[in-house]
Amino acid sequence: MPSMLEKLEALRASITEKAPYRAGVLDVDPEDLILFYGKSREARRIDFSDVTSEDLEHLATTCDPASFGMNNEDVLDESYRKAGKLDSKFFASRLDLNSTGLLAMALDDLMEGGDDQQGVEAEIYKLNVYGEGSFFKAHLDTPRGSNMFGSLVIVFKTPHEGGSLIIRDHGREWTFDSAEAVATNEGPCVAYIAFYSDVEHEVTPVTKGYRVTLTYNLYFKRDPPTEHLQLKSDSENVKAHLQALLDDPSFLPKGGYLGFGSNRLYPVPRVNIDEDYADIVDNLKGSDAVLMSAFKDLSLKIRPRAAVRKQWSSDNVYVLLPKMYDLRQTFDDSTGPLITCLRTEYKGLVISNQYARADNTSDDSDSSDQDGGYDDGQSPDVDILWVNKLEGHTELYCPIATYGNEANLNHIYTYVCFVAGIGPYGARLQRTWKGKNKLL
Ligand SMILES: O=C(O)CCC(=O)C(=O)O
Ligand SMILES: [Fe+2]
Repeated sequence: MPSMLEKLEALRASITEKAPYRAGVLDVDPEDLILFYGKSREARRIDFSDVTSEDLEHLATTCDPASFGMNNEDVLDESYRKAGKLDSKFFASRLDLNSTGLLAMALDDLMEGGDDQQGVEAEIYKLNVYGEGSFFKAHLDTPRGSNMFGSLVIVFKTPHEGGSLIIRDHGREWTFDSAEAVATNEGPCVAYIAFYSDVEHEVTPVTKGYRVTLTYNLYFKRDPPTEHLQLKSDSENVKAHLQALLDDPSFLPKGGYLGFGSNRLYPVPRVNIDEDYADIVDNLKGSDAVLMSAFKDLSLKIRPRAAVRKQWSSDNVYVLLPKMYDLRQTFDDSTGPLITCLRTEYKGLVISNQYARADNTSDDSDSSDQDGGYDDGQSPDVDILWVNKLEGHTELYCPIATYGNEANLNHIYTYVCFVAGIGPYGARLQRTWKGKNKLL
């Protein structure tokens, strides 16, 4: 019989993210590979199924240098991004993501089972040309709305080498060599790669030829929002592990809160951040969506919350807020009794950072996490049993400074956490269980 902590560990293991991208090659008709472009009254036609180097050179010279976003500024810096771009008003592609099946292929798996592409809209964003020596260093893609979840890149079959896409997520790394993928495929084709926009990615230098891409922004378009796209099997797996814990009398015998840090970042409005998290619930990605649906299926209450801590402070005191506020004006490094203020003005609750592990009961690798530095000598208002570690979560100033593919417009990325209420043993599924803190 596994112990309670082993069951907790199993639950933790069942909600880790799979690869946060999907890539491949798809055969298409030559007609799909026709593209018109031009910045003046004269447009030109390029056929990627029969492309010459003169065609590619003309396209490359029509492009403007591509900028990128550093926080809220668009920057031209060829030591960070060297590529040519055409804005979407300067080109028209014949490639149809739906009739070719490209969108369905790209979303499969990435969307946790989303062969359901009906709820997804792909918006054409840019055409990019990477000539020899072009690259794009590590960045996230700038969110253009709270329902933007992903990015899709199409790579045409042109003679080139290099220009692989490297993806990094939670300490893991993947490389997709799109040049090789199109070169080794016989006949007309494109390479595609779709990924969550909040995942770090980079384009390695093109060493030969021209790499021509179309990029799309992917949005959830569900009105009214329906079930999250997710793999049923994943959700069943998480549910089974959760059920095993609920059935264990030693797991939160008197009821309590279970907490999870989100695996993905979510866009929140840059100004007027003090909105609630309804948008996030509608736009969950990957394992976060799986987690939420497993709890819902078991009739357990689970809500997204902000867990903030002082950015400048070495202690690890987290305060749970019902929603994300823009606290940048309110506090600075010298602000005094921050926690008191968050408690009284923002309905903040100091939370315990208890993190249980099967191997050593509670995480003591950094014991300051446990009891370090509560200012005002205040102890936690509420105990939360964190299933995964609450780290790198929302700093008080909340915006995550990023290199994006465009300046941050109206949205910034933030992590969130999910807090679930678990009823006492014997009455786990009381939907109304709130605990003494009325946290949910
Ligand atoms: O071309 C690629 O593979 C990725 C490009 C990219 O990351 C971007 O344009 O933001
Ligand atoms: Fe990007």
